[in-house]
Amino acid sequence: MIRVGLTGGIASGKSAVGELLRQHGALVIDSDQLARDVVAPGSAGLAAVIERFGAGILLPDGGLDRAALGRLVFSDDAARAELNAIIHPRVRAAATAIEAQVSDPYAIVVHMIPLLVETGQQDSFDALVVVDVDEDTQRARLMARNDLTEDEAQARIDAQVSRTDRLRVADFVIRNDAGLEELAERAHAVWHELLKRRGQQGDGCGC
Ligand SMILES: CC(C)(COP(=O)(O)OP(=O)(O)OC[C@H]1O[C@@H](n2cnc3c(N)ncnc32)[C@H](O)[C@@H]1O)[C@@H](O)C(=O)NCCC(=O)NCCS
Ligand SMILES: Nc1ncnc2c1ncn2[C@@H]1O[C@H](COP(=O)(O)OP(=O)(O)OP(=O)(O)O)[C@@H](O)[C@H]1O
Repeated sequence: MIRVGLTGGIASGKSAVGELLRQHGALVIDSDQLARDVVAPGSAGLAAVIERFGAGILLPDGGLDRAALGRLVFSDDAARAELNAIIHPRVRAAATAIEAQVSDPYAIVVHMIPLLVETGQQDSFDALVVVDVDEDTQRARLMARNDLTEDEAQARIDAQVSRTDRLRVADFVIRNDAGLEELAERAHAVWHELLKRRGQQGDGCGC
């Protein structure tokens, strides 16, 4: 098994790359999804969020109002740090538990972690893949996807490390400045490199 870290700035295209690698055969563990799971209705994580941020952060159906919490924590560094302290340990524990179930010795396990560099995990993997995009494209995609103003999008970009800091620790960089077809070609090329690292090139590629 090899363990791969996949990161990139907000709206850089991590999920798109994660899906492409999954289609090639990777087992992808998505921290954003785990961060949703650990605050599911009835969870201890949600109880901790309510204790800190109040029941006003809930939707009428009892679920977390993610848009409201996002507005709050991306305009308040201290609040964001408190939310991180609630969510991150639970996400790590969940990711570890999933990985512990992997029995295939040839598995390529991709941990998709937005804040991989911010949380100092750059030395925890056999290979690090960074999805990189210029900031203007990133901001435009983020504004369109999340229906944010330019200032709101910029605040989310500024809540993360710089491109330079991420690129510094990358083993492989996937540029996502063109279309989705180019992205698929670039992800495919990196998949081949990961197969080489695993020492089983050709095995499991099927393409
Ligand atoms: C603030 C929340 C409720 C907003 O939810 P929303 O559904 O709008 O966004 P989503 O969770 O899909 O995250 C989208 C992207 O935002 C960025 N992001 C999320 N949380 C953070 C954070 N604490 N700091 C910096 N960037 C962040 C990441 O690039 C992530 O991929 C949510 O992001 C959250 O709970 N964040 C804290 C936990 C966390 O750090 N998650 C990231 C992976 S563990
Ligand atoms: N090459 C591309 N061309 C056009 N749009 C793209 C491209 N790659 C990604 N997108 C779009 O940009 C947005 C961000 O992509 P994606 O959700 O994969 O990023 P992400 O890094 O996973 O985001 P987050 O950090 O918020 O989880 C999405 O709306 C996606 O459809």
